[in-house]
Amino acid sequence: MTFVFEDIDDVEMERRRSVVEPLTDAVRDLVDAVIRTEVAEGEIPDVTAAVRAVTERLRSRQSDGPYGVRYTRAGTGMPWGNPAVGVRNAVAPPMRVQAGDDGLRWADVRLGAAYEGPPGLVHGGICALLLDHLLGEAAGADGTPSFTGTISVRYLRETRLGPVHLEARTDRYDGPKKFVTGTLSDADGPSVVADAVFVIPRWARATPPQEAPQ
Ligand SMILES: CCCCCCCC(=O)SCCNC(=O)CCNC(=O)[C@H](O)C(C)(C)COP(=O)(O)OP(=O)(O)OC[C@H]1O[C@@H](n2cnc3c(N)ncnc32)[C@H](O)[C@@H]1OP(=O)(O)O
Repeated sequence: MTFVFEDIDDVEMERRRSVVEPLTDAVRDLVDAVIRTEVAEGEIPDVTAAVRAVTERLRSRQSDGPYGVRYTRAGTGMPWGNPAVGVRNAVAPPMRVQAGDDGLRWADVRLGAAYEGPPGLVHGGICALLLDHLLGEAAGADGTPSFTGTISVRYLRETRLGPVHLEARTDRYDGPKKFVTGTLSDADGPSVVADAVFVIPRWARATPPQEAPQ
């Protein structure tokens, strides 16, 4: 597992983000358009060729493997390939994680056609993905890295496509284990709840925190 440090400051990171984000948004829009298009079937081969040409152009220079989790000199993370929050990943809704008081992490996300499971409803795996990620962010609010050890997701009822709100926080610690809970709500209130044990890996376990994050 490699965490890459890039020799850039946060101003340069923001500049790079502002260049790539419109591309990702355009691809996200393309995904939605492919799902919902009703153009004549005869047009599809031409469109397919155009998309392939764009892909070839991007592939003319690319890295060997995944993007990784990169950091600026100041330690700001750039998980830009991440499927929940990655600013280079059109698969990500994307979720923009916000910090509240006492280690609270929250996000407002709009889930459209690309995230449908049952008709008009959010796919359960997408709810689990977003909750796993947000609970991970809440677990990381104390500054120590940790991985999802076990997560339990309870679907209280269906979640409607459209705007959803997520919240998570760490409730307690037990040695290297962080017990984290969270909710996902649609316009009608909470629809999914999750609780998880995040575990600080051995290599980061010198002084595990014993108090709730501030
Ligand atoms: C900011 C970014 C947010 C990102 C959010 C996304 C989160 C993710 O997707 S993380 C990726 C998915 N998760 C993984 O890949 C984790 C894979 N598993 C591992 O790496 C390891 O098994 C790991 C780190 C969880 C635990 O391994 P290890 O450090 O050897 O555990 P170990 O020392 O044996 O156990 C420590 C304690 O944790 C407990 N524990 C170990 N594994 C688990 C588990 N899977 N679930 C619950 N508890 C566990 C043990 O029982 C033990 O408890 P106690 O101290 O009471 O005896």
